[in-house]
Amino acid sequence: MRVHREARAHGADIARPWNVARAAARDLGARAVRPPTRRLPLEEARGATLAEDLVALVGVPSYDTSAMDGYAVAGPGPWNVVGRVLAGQRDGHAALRPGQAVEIATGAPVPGGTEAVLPYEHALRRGAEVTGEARPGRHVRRAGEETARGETVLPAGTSVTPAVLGLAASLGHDALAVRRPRVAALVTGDELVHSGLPAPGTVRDAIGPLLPGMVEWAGALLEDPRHIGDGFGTMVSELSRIVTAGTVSMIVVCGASSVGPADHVRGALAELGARTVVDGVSCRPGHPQLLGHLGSLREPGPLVVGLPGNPGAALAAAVTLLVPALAALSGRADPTARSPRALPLRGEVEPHGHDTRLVAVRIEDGHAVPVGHDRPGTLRGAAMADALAVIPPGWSPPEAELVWLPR
Ligand SMILES: Nc1nc2c(c(=O)[nH]1)N[C@H]1C(S)=C(S)[C@@H](COP(=O)(O)OP(=O)(O)OC[C@H]3O[C@@H](n4cnc5c(N)ncnc54)[C@H](O)[C@@H]3O)O[C@H]1N2
Ligand code: MOO
Repeated sequence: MRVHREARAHGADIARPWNVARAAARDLGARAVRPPTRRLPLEEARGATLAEDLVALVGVPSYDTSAMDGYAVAGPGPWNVVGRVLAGQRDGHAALRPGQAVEIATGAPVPGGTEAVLPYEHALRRGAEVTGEARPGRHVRRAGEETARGETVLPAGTSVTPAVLGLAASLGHDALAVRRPRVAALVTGDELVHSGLPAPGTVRDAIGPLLPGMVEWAGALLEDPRHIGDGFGTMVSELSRIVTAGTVSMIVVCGASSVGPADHVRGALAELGARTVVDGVSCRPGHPQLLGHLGSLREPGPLVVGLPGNPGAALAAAVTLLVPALAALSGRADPTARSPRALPLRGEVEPHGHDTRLVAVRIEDGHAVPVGHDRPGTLRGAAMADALAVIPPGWSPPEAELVWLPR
């Protein structure tokens, strides 16, 4: 680590190209010690990632049922109405013989022998007799017709969304086998305040509020961030405490990533024996970000991500290293890399001589349109943006790769 500092002091650039750094983050996340698979009740599983394929424990529907309110009929009409079946009725009606019908509710089990359901709107009822045009098979949903029992409906790696939870319930599940890494964060800076108007010389912490959503987007859970001052000793002891507790798969350190007298991340990680995988990324904003890990080369973990203190730079670093590494740890696809992967850029953007520019853009009519306000010290551009457009050195317009942001 000291070597790195000296290398920097003498102007040597050890920063990785942006795309190489992002690939390294994914690779490390995939190789790192996985968080354990846990079986969580449905109500606690939202936001996690399926650790196993989701299999139908029952078919959908699970019994032959009516898709309409009306009459279940057997054979050709007219039909003699011999009863009524409502939804939730567990003791099914006796099988129908040709010429018989029962009044039936949507979702109720159809009696054996039912050939069709005649909706009320198409039925003419006179006393116990009903007539109408019933086409064979109409409005009867057969057991397993949508999903067969035992069918795999979702692969491991799927994000547990509200729809997944509803589906899991309808397939008979009470709990799901999921993975959800836990993440600890240290937000550093003597100048930071966490509420109200910042007095001169103080700054409102903008990264603490940004972090939980970024972490959850990658399928993980952030423990309450710790706010610490700029001391080296405090950083070492806080990092040791987190490592010793052994509950997290990743530690995020915000600020203290540069080369000033209070920028202790590298020194503190060296003190703990951490290995550095990425030390600086050739991108703007987000240059001083870093990625490393504790544990061995064979079994890396927990991972450590250093985010620059400038909030816009912290967000750029989060989509470069933090989210790709964490999504890989969760076992899900990297949400920053969803489709479309690239779009034509509309507007003037000049590539930088040797760094990749990350430009806040909004997607309009299939084009990436810069929104401005995306300098390192602000989140104003990112707050308006759908994605960051990746503009490497030597880029030629119009097609630009996109790094998506959570919306
Ligand atoms: N001599 C050099 N100085 C700097 C370099 C460099 O290469 N050589 N890099 C610059 C770049 S680029 C960035 S980015 C910053 C990174 O700084 P640190 O990660 O060390 O963070 P701090 O120095 O603590 O803070 C920088 C800046 O951001 C504000 N800040 C910090 N934390 C927060 C927070 N949680 N919420 C809002 N704002 C925060 C802090 O007040 C400073 O204004 O270093 C450059 N310097
Ligand atoms: O790149 Mo710094 O990360 O400009 O703010």
